[in-house]
This record gives sequence, C-alpha cells and structure tokens, in this order.
Amino acid sequence: MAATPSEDRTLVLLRHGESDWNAKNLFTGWVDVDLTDKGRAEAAAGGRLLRESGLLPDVVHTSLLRRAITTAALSLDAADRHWIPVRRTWRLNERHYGALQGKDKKQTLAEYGEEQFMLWRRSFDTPPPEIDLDDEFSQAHDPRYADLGDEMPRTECLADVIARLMPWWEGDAAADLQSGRVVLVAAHGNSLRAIVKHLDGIGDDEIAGLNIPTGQPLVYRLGDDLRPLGPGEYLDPEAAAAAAAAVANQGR
Ligand SMILES: O=C(O)[C@H](O)COP(=O)(O)O
Repeated sequence: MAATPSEDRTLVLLRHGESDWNAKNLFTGWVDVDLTDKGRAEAAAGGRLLRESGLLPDVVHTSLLRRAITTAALSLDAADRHWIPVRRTWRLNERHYGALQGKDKKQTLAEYGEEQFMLWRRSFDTPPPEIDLDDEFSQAHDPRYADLGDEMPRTECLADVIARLMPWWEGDAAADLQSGRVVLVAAHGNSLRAIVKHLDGIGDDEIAGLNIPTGQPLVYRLGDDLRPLGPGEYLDPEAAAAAAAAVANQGR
C-alpha cells in the first residue's frame, strides 16, 4: 500500500514495564530479566491507553530481551492488537552496561561519586568499563547473538547505541513507517533515548537530561521524510513526567 505523500506516519515508543532489576536498582543492560507484576500491569495499562486513544499499531518492533517482548505482548493484548506482525532485532536492545551489569546503582554512586556515575549513566560518549567475557552477566556465549561477530558489544555509550540502532531505523522501521503502518516500538530506556535524540535533534550534552519512563506510550507524528511534525507526546503526560523523574533519581 503506497502512502500518499502528505500522509502522516505514526510512531509509538514504549519502554518496557518495570523489570525485576529496575525494582532492585541494578544496572541491567543486556541481562535478560523479567518484568515485575507492577511492570506487567504497566504494560497492559499502556495498551489500554493506545486503545482508548484510537492508536492501533499495525506492526510492532521489539528488542531480543524478554522485558520488551513481554511488554509488547501484554500491551498489544490489551489493545486487541495481539495478532499484528512482530519484528525483533538486537539493534533495539538496551545499551550494554559493560562491567556495571548486575551492579547496584546506589553502591556505584557511593563508590565512584556523582560525576563518574552520571558520565557512565547519562553521558553521550563515555562507556562504562568493558565486561569480562567470563563475567556471570556477560552475553558472550548467548546463542541469540551468535551472528553478531565484531558487532557484539562488551560495553556501550549512547553514541554506540545510536550507531548500531540507525541501520534498523533506516531499514525496517523506515519501510514500515513509509508504508503508512502505525509502528509500535517496544524497547528500553537508552535505546529509546537514542531514537528520541535522533528525532528531536537533542544535543550531545543536552541528552544527559532525558529520561524515558516505563510503560508510558510516547507518540510521534512524522512527515514523509520521517522527521517529526511536532514534539513527541505522551498519552498520559502527568504520569509520564512523574515516572521519568523517578528514573532520574534511581541510585539516589
Ligand atoms: O539497563 C538498565 O539498567 C536500565 O534499564 C536503564 O538504566 P538507566 O536508566 O540507569 O540507564
């Protein structure tokens, strides 16, 4: 179905609901943890918001991590869109948190101090230390990444996430959006920060202030050039602002 030139494209970004390690305040990255009961409820609530807003996804893109995959399934079930096509890619995975994976955020802040903690957590181009290949929280031997070869990260900064995410954005995401489909992306705090930075043209220093809340649908209307026609809008702005502030304060 060829989209008409002036037709808006609709992109919905949805961070997974609260995960077990979000609740425990642990750096997660590529560790494949599940949702908490609260996170499952957040995912379903996000789906109800989509349904009530008349935003019915035609295709969903997820990472290879269960917290995003389960969030997609629960939200789409609540929106009665559980039957739509699914595309999965490592390029939507959470940023790889390197040697911080499994570490407590509060202890990390206490041990390394505010500046280093924020550099590792929110800077554009400062990655945490690399994870050891034999670390219990390494994905070096995870079969789902067997084909990545040299692209397999041992740590990532946000710039690294953008670099590995853009082939997806310019490929499968653009194709679905250009076809006029409503595209739901169920992903993670930092892979979504990467998308929002790209769409909103947020500066490399300014991006440190952006936090994405769990379970809150963020909607972009895009032109035929896939540039935003206006700012992204949360379907529940008040709840999203409160939840984003909670993300910012993690570790404190
Ligand atoms: O990977 C993680 O720890 C979280 O999903 C994101 O954590 P952050 O908000 O500290 O980057």
